[in-house]
Amino acid sequence: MEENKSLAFSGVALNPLYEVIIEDISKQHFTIVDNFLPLSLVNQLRINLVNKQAEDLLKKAAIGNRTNELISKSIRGDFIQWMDEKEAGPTEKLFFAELNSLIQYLNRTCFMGILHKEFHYALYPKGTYYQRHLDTFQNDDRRVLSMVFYLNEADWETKNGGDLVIYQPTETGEHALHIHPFPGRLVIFESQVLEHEVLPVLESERYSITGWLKTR
Ligand SMILES: O=C(O)CCC(=O)C(=O)O
Ligand SMILES: [Fe+2]
Repeated sequence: MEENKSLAFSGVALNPLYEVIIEDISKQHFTIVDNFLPLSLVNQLRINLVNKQAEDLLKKAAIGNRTNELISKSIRGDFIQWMDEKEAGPTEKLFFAELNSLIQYLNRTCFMGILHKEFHYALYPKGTYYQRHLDTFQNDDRRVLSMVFYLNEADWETKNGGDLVIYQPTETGEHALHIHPFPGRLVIFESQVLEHEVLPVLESERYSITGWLKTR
């Protein structure tokens, strides 16, 4: 990501959190933001997701993009529902408002040219996982940034498994960075650069919202 040093001339008020996000991504291709949204909002979003599950609205996730889908349980075992910003309820509106503010900042200060976004709820039942992959594999080279926002219960324990593992290339090979899916945590990474996987969920269910910021 190109970092623009002329913020002072862009008419955008400096946002320290967004600046950290931009610096992290430009240096290491990913960032981890804890408490991106208040826990009350995280809890409400999780309740939305659990209600969708109860109403049988979640579908087996597929490999591919929204229009070109192939279901393969051995690759990923999560259940999803795509979000529609136009149909968003009050909590989802707050979520999208935060997201749009970040997107606007990225576009104004880094000229990222993000024109589209697509987000879905995801639920990983116990025993499920998502094998190592690159998000742009999925028939979509317009994906620039991948975002995962975790909605797990406040008492989520690391023994529950379900870590996100990001593989960072190093001079000698690669480093596997394990990220616990703690509630309120947002992970952003470059979709075209970092391979990653979701380790098997060993206990409980794993809740999240996953999405992509896209160009063109
Ligand atoms: O839930 C996560 O931590 C990552 C999910 C993921 O990699 C994906 O949906 O493409
Ligand atoms: Fe992914």
